[in-house]
Amino acid sequence: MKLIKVADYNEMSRIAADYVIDKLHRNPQIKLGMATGDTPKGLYRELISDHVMNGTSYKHVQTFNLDEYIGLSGRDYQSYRYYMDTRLFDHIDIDKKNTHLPKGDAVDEFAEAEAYEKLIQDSGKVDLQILGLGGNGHIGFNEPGTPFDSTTHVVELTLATRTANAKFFGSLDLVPNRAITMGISTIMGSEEILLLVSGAAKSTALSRLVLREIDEGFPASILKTHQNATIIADEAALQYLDSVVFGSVPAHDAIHGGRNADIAGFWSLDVPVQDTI
Ligand SMILES: O=P(O)(O)OC[C@H]1O[C@](O)(CO)[C@@H](O)[C@@H]1O
Repeated sequence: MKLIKVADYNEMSRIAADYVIDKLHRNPQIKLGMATGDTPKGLYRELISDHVMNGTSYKHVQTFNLDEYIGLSGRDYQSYRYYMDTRLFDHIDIDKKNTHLPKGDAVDEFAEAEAYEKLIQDSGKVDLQILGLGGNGHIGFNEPGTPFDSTTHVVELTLATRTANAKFFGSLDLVPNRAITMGISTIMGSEEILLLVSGAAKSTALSRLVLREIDEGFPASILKTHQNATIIADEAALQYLDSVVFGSVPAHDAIHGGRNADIAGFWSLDVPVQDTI
């Protein structure tokens, strides 16, 4: 796993956008896994700006979002479909038919979860999965305790996650209790993973991810076993880890080492891939 340290949210968003655009130029038919929440908003702004300024095309791109709230239709402005349309898809030349999210208003949510997993598997691997990190270690809506071998499923959201997401709804009471989410095994099936982490509120979670053991009580810990996972984290998110991880390696290795030497000026560090859990 590669850990790239950047100054702040804006820099994280720019570097993440460069990363995605580079992959897209290499593979115009790329299958992107998309996340929602606050974290990727800046990334999506940067992608739109690049599309407008440089004409990067999404005509042949397919997207698969991680999750959707149960009970919300795509027209509901709190739905993740609405979020993706208004924050990205409506502003680039992507074919909406190629943008996929679970249907939150499906009559049978369990059948919908199964159908969504099949859609992902039938399309082949997601090439690059973008992730945010929940304060309790959730990825997608996979809450602590979710089996690592889970596929797309219906989940009861924890109070911690509903409380964290109340900021989007105005009140905790309005936050749905359930969602459909890609499972952990679905996420881990992606060719490559890009985890974005910003802000002091995520620093405990990020240090637990990097330093502590892999366990289902902290879903994001599984990312340490992925062969091609990168974290881009800002200084605030790295405040606990900084001294422990970056402080413990020679500056030269930390700044210019590893596979990431081409992103000059940003600290990067290879965290060994772990293969035992
Ligand atoms: O980016 P935020 O708003 O901090 O949320 C972190 C994660 O939690 C979620 O909102 C819920 O899954 C994700 O969409 C996001 O990646």
